[in-house]
Amino acid sequence: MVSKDRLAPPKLLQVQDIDFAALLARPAAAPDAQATPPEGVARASTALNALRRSGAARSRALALRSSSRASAAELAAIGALPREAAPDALFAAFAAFVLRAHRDEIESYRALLRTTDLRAPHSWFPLARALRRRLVYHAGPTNSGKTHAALAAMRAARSGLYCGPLRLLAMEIYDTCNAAGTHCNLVTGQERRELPDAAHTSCTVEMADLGARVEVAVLDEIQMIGDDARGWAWTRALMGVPADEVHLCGDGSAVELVRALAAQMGDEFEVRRYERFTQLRVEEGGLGAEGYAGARRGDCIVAFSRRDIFEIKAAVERATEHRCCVVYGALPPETRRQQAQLFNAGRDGYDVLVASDAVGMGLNLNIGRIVFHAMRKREGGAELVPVSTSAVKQIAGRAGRRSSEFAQGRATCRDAADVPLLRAAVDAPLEGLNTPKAGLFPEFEHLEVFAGQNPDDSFEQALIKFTEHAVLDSSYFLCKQEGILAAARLLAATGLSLRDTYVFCMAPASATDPHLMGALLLFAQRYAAGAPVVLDLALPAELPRNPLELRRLETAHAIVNLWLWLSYRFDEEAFPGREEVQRQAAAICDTLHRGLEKVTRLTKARHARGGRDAGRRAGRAPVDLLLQRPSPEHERMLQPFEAVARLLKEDLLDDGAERAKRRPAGRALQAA
Ligand SMILES: Nc1ncnc2c1ncn2[C@@H]1O[C@H](COP(=O)(O)OP(=O)(O)OP(=O)(O)O)[C@@H](O)[C@H]1O
Repeated sequence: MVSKDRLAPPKLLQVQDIDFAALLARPAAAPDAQATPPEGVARASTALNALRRSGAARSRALALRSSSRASAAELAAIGALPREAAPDALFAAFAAFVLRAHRDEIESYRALLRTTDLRAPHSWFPLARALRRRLVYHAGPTNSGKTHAALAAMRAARSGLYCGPLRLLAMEIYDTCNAAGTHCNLVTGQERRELPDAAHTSCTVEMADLGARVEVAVLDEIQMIGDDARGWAWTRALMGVPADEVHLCGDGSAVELVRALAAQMGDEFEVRRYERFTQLRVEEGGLGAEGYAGARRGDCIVAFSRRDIFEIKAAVERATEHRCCVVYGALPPETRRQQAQLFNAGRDGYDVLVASDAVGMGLNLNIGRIVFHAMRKREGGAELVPVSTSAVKQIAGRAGRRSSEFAQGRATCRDAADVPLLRAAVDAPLEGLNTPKAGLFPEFEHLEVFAGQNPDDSFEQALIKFTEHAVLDSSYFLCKQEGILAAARLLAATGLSLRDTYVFCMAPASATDPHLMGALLLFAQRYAAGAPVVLDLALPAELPRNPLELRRLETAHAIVNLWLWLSYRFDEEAFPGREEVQRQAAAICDTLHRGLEKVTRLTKARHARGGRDAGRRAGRAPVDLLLQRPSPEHERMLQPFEAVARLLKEDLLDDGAERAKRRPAGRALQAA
């Protein structure tokens, strides 16, 4: 990014690469490094270097017109000034010199600045700017009725658009609208369901169609505009949706930010505040000595790793009569919904839920009590950090939902020692939360123009340089791009065009999953070679019996998902057979759902054989995941991607080892 550093202190200056005397005599001559300049000119030259290094010279010089001139006498006078006064006085002369000697570079730098100028993102959306829009911000805690109110406005309108943060939520709204008689389409990255007469659409926020005028749009979880990685999608939808009314739902942390953006956009702005329907009670003692043997109907136990989730599920199922449904991020949304429905119905004893923080959003659940397994989680595989106040509020707030059978919501922790942390988060006023900035990410067109000025750069280099030069207003930040850069590095040798590379890099493939990255690379290579990209997965006939087999199915689903996402962005010849792949996706979800039930049955059966001993040790009993291996049939499923995945994994491990080696030195440096 262009910095506005202060002038460097004069004592740091050492380069005198401009001979000012020669410059005055022969303006276009090359500098003579050997000449010894007179004292006044040397001072002027030093000041010039200070300007050059400060970056201020660059931007201020560019702002001056090429007609600005200084005479030799003026410059000599400037050179004689005391050191502190020289920089300001030198600008006009310096500008004249720079503009004369570096005209071409300045022109291309000007063009580059224009390309990377992201200071007025609202001007990228002329259709929305042509409307006089009204923004209504529904601000309140979880379970306060804000989404209900916004959706009522959308359904009452002749046309509408719902933009949600998850596929799961988009599907939920699609179903509710159609069930209530409002015909509604569904558009997500991986699927399109279109009804011929529908004037309403439910979509994931990245997919919002900014070219289609609607009466009312709803933008859910608006505080995610400040999300490190995805915030740009909320900014884009907020600024670009061509609707008469835009309803924003979320906690109140982004009210002031949106108010400021509304003023920039010339939109009307209104805030409606909401209170929680039912009070949330914190249970002080935690689960006590009984541990998970004390789990009860309507409990949702929240843990922050997949391993913990399966251990807790097994512990509860061994120690009690209950059966556990699970909800976590790696499960496909369809499976999460199936699990949620099973839990809500409480059928066959499935009345306890074990979930990750994915439970905080998007599901209407019949939860009486939230139990936090821990109040700290690992961020990016690193150290344990406390779960954020807003996440605790959002998760705990799921208990006692208005439409559920539990009028009073409760929250507690497994360990009593963690309860003060929970209480502090629950009691923290929402007003204390602040979303200060909105995310931005360059559109392809920005990068295309930029890359055109640097034709020898790879996509990765272009993106890095763009980021360095991007100029943003203080209300915005540039979203993280580690995943995109990792994909760009991976695909560098495929020979794809810039546009195709951009599309492949934006595809939903986690950089930390070697199978998924392997699949991305294989798809890209096949596409670049002009061969049809067919999906080659042999799904096993048998149901998964343990968490490792479930994991392989989750990975298979993520690969299918990736393929479907790409298939909507390239033509059918390149990605043939979408219907069959969609059938495979549905089959995997179904197998996962039934597999989870099978895992439960096996746990219960093993426990019945082993006797009822688990009550006392339920809180600690581990599931030995390492002893469980995937069957050969489940092993075979990912075979087409296995070799690439292994290579990538070695690469990732090497990187990890390198990072680990560097870490102590990094710490020492920080301490110093
Ligand atoms: N006026 C109402 N009449 C009937 N049910 C309502 C009403 N308002 C809200 N509800 C129900 O209460 C529950 C919570 O409402 P809603 O989802 O709108 O809350 P929210 O504040 O948006 O919470 P979250 O952010 O967790 O979704 C939902 O099941 C919703 O259907």
